[in-house]
Amino acid sequence: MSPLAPTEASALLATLPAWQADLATGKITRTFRFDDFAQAFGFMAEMATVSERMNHHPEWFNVYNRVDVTLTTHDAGGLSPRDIDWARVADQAFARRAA
Ligand SMILES: C[C@H](O)[C@H](O)[C@H]1CNC2=NC(N)=NC(=O)C2=N1
Repeated sequence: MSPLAPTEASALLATLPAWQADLATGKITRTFRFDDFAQAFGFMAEMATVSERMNHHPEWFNVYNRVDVTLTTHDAGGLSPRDIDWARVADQAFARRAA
């Protein structure tokens, strides 16, 4: 899988304003905050299933109500459409859980 070209990556990232991009390393990050650990872990369980379905897996760190997510495509050596897709699904899952 080849990484996104910088102009394409920038255009797609503009649609994910909650994510911080480091185009030099080809990674995007976002911190999700929940009411408590149960909510945070429920989100992780949902996104674990999504990850298996997409065959695309996050680097993430959880403490209590916080989930820090980093996305990159190891096989591409940078950002790929799979990172963008995963981030979008995560944003939707978070928005639904916060609603
Ligand atoms: C063998 C397997 O399909 C690959 O290693 C997949 C699994 N999940 C993955 N997840 C991420 N984030 N990057 C990858 O390159 C990747 N590759």
